[in-house]
Amino acid sequence: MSAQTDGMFEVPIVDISAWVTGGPAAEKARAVRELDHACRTVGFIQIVGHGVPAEITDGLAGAIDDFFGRPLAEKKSYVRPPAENRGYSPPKSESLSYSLGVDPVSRMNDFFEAFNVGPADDDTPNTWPAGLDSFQPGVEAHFAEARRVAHTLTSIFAAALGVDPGYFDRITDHSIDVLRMNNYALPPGDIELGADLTGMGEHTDFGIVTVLWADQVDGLQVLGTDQAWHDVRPADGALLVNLGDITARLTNDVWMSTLHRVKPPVIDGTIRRRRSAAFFHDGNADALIETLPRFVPPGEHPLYFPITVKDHIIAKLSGSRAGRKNTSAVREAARVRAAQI
Ligand SMILES: O=C(O)CCC(=O)C(=O)O
Ligand SMILES: [Fe+2]
Repeated sequence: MSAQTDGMFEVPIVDISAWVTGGPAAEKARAVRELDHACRTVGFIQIVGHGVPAEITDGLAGAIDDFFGRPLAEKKSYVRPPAENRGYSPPKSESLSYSLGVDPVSRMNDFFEAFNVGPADDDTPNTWPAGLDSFQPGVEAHFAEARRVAHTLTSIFAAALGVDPGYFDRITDHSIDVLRMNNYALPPGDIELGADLTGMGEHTDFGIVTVLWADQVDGLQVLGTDQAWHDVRPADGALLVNLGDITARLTNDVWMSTLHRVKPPVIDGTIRRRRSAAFFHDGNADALIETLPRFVPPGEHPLYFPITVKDHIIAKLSGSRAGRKNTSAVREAARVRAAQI
């Protein structure tokens, strides 16, 4: 199937409809092969045939517009303590490159604003903005669909990785799942994008898999194996999917937790507004993540020590939010330094 190209860089398109609708075995096997190849070579995939109805995507986009269109002072009333990972994050409150232990030029330089939502039945309750009647239903409907897609993807992962079909069910039956809606916008005239001001700093995602809805506007950049950054825009109706660090750990880096960042285009001194919604499927907090033996070459040690999902995420988040470097993310940091600007 065709795919978006930027030079030689491609984010493959994989049709998972056979897995969504219970289609023929041969079609399922084709999806497994294509996904496996994309995970080994790019770490980003465009998923079609996911079955998310267009009305639900429209509802999500409308909810994002409604909330982020409110005045900053009002939005700030929905800020929650960072450890809860819920509610509003104002611009420049996070610096994701710190989660990798890389010094950004200024300490807090990511201008994205975000709103985080978790599962309805979670111990940490959600915050819902007052007076926006369609916000909660619109966001919850997309949350449920993104979770369904993530679950379908882990079924395909199990087939591709040669683990038993229940493997991911066991490490995700009370998974930490968060939907982060991102808005990239700055008032006109305020803008000089550079090393010290960026949409979202370079990072890898923390968990098993991320299901990303994004506007068809440039800005998301993915680091290729050529060590160059490539713009990625989703094809019509496609969801972007990328692997997180937990999956890299499971596969001894055979499947890639790929570095990415957001640098929205500046046109005539104005940021082209861009929206996205990342559904992070991180796994059970208490799941012990150990590299699958079949990915460790004979006579070698795994690249990663076993770690629980919780300890792994704490290490990454304490770097991102507190303005402190995370020295345990040595391998990812080396990849950032090796990359061309
Ligand atoms: O805005 C995007 O497209 C990417 C967002 C992202 O990488 C994230 O929220 O982790
Ligand atoms: Fe990300």
